[in-house]
Amino acid sequence: MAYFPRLGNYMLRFLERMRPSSQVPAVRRQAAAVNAPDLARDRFFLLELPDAGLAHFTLCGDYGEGGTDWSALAARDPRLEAFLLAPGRTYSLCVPAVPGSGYRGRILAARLHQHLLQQLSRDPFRQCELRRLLCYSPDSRSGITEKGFILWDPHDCLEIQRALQGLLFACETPRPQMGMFKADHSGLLWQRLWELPGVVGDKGGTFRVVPTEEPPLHPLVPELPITVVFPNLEETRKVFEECIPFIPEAKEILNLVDKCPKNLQKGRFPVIVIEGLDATGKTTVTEKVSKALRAVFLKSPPPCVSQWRKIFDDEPTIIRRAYYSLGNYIMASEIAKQSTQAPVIIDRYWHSTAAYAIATEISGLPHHLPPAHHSVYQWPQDLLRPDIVLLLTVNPEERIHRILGRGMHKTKEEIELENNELFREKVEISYQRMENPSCHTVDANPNRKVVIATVLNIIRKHCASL
Ligand SMILES: Nc1ncnc2c1ncn2[C@@H]1O[C@H](COP(=O)(O)OP(=O)(O)O)[C@@H](O)[C@H]1O
Ligand SMILES: Nc1ccn([C@@H]2O[C@H](COP(=O)(O)OP(=O)(O)O)[C@@H](O)[C@H]2O)c(=O)n1
Repeated sequence: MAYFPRLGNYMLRFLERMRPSSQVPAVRRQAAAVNAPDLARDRFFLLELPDAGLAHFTLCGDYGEGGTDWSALAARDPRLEAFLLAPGRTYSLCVPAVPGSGYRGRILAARLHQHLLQQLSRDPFRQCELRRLLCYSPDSRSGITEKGFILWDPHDCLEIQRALQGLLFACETPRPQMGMFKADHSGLLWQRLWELPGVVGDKGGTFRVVPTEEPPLHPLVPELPITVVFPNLEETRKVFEECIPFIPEAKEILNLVDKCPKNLQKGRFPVIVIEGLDATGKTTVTEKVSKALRAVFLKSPPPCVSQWRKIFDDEPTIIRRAYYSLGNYIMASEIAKQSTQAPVIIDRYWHSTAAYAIATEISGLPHHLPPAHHSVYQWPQDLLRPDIVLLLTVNPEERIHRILGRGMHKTKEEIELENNELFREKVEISYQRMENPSCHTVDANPNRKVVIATVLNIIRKHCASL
């Protein structure tokens, strides 16, 4: 996610010149081969570059410490150097995870991360460039990742340093960890951790920045089921329970969930879901098709929870996703009831919740998404299944044309979609990887009449009773 595209042309041109072909540069391969890092802590980092590429590095040994064969580690990743040593000053900030603190710890860390993002988007930081940083363990099974930022101040202002110090002082412990990057006389890259004056237990230290190989799986993939694509109602519930102390509306939603009957069964009429990116024509199709089939039309999130949508849209992803997941479970009881009387057509359901969550969380290029058949693409065992899901697709130009024609309020994600074709691609790939049920893709570029006829045709073929 490009928070601020202002680093812009200078950096992109520089990276373009420096970037090797798609192969891993020889120096990086060498680094990985010799890389048995004498790490103070076993921490690796992932930095999102301006071109959506991902650079990985680790921190190695104390500056001046004897015994390390630096020549063996004299590897360079020009992309990292270009970014971390751009003229001015570059800082890193990381929100620490509290191991063993479960959803509560994750939610508190996510809220602190969001708070920092909001602060760093204001004055005096507006003149800086902000990018996402992820700290992870090379043993991806450990599942403890920490989120943070790289902040580039092109003017190296004292005001920025002071403001950062103030920001850290104002945080409760465990405080975000902060570092500054610099090059030594031979051009090697170092990170110095900040010690806050007068703060007991704050450890400083200087570490060599060593590029590492990209791991086979994006480090956030293993923890998707506990951060954004919750596998069942029980897990989603746990997230929401932790929110009650600071979002009272979470309790109201849980009360609605508790009122829903358990072990829901679908009625004898078919249940049809229409999915797709914003402005692909879902509303147009669902309205017309429900008339043609005399079906009941439902939209998720359901009206009984949509009054609180804005509150949860403004929360960090873990909370926002739990909200949409619970919305699906609440809607399932309405689907069960209505499908005893008539066919049911639904504008968005589980596939939207999962596909948007995956695409938002997984940074980088589409090949960083979880591989096909991953558990995050499976329908939750305890959520009422539809008979058929249709995925409307339109080409990017036509979609933008339709969005502009509509000119309505857009969610943050929708604005992101307009700005970021890459994100759009990742949502669509995630939709297409969904399983049990998978999506029937419909080309929704033609005019309304043609699209509606195609959709009706597919539904009638699939649902014999219609
Ligand atoms: N097949 C189509 N051809 C041209 N315009 C369309 C078509 N389907 C929908 N539209 C228009 O595109 C805009 C977005 O459609 P809408 O049904 O609201 O999409 P969604 O519900 O997926 O966001 C609306 O202005 C709608 O009238
Ligand atoms: N079942 C659902 C429905 C919506 N959503 C979220 O809601 C957003 C779009 O909802 P919307 O009602 O504005 O959709 P459109 O009618 O604009 O296509 C997406 O960004 C999804 O993240 C979800 O996650 N799960």
